[in-house]
Amino acid sequence: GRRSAEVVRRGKEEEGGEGKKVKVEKLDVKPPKGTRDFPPSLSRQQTWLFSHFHAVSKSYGFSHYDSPILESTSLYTRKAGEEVTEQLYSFLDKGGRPVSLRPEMTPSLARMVMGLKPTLPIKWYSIPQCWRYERSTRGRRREHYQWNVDIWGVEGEAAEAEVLAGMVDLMRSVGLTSDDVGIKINSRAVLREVTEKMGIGGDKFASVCVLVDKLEKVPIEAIEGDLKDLGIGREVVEELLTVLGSKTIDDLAEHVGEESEAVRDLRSLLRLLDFHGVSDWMVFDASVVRGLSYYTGVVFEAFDRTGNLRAIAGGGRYDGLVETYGGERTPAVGFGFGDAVIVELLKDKGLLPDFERGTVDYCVAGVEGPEDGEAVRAAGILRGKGMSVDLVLEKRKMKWVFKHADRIGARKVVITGGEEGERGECIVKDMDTGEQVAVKLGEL
Ligand SMILES: Nc1ccc(Br)nc1
Repeated sequence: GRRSAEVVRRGKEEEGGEGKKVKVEKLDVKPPKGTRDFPPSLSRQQTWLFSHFHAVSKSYGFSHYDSPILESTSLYTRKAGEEVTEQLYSFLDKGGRPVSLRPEMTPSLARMVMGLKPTLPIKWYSIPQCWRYERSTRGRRREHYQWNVDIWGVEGEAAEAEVLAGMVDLMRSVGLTSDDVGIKINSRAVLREVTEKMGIGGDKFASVCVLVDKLEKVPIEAIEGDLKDLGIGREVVEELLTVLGSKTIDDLAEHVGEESEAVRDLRSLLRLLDFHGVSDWMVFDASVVRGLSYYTGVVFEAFDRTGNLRAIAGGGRYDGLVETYGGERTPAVGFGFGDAVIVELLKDKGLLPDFERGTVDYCVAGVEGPEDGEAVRAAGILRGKGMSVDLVLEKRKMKWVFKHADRIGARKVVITGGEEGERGECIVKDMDTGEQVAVKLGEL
């Protein structure tokens, strides 16, 4: 665990210390491992990014929802070997109930929709903080905020096209182009058709997808045992990889036939995406499967074309999820878009605005300090006009006031009291131009 320095200070008389040494644990000021603080500069950056998530969601007519960060662990007990269920941040509550910090939002969405039974279709979005208990050895983050966008109740690829167009609009809104980012598109129907032809049972399909997704990241030896447990030998893997290596949809059709569901889905989707004007962003990639077990159809992931970063966002169709919770089959499509990789990419591209300093419309100070009621009155007048005002709350030298105004990004400074105050006026200084004018308080 973390060692925090021990500080020794002399106990005071009243502590019966008589000079005895009293040990006080010095607080470890870092946030818990793998988590982040959001001091004002980072909070402004997060607010800026989320404002784009909210704006795109609004422009697509999506409704915001939220749910507790804490869920019953039973929501995540899928047995498909996914990272997201193997790294649960879980514990027993004081009632002995197994609970977890949500690792993803979709199960909570399923729980809510199954409970509320809203009229479908629904288009909902949220920006939840999600957690994983990552083994500290890899030093990866244990929390992130993830914009979730989902459409439930729509069978056709128009739903996939809609959420993909929204993802592209988000990228455009923060200054990225299709030269910076691509979105790999595929359908799990490819894997389903090929494994069915090979006689691999449908009940193993979800686990096969998770393993094939891992195959993209680790050498086959690392998961050969798991594949064998599913009855998948090396020769079957080789055949799978041949199909997943298809470079175009036409190549894919060579392997699985023009009438394949995957080929039909993908052709229809790419046609719709062309109408959305986002074809330049799309890259067919038959090897994309994504790591969540519950995807059943089209899957996709946004990537930076330099290849330096991990996936920016990912999602797909998951018509079978509600059934795994004992409900009816329900068409559903959605994606998750994390708050970390996108920021790294924007930094690399020089597109991340500077949030080091905040902004405020006015800094107001009275020569005599807050006792100078005029300063308080001036602040009230300005706030009444919808201005943001930082009121200096102690008696300070004017030199300090102007330094403070610069530090907090004030556009203008109002000084009350002094000679001008005698005449019922105050000084207003424009911090940008340096221009100073005397103004009657009532005319602020
Ligand atoms: N699922 C998940 C949760 C938290 C982080 Br950081 N990454 C992925």
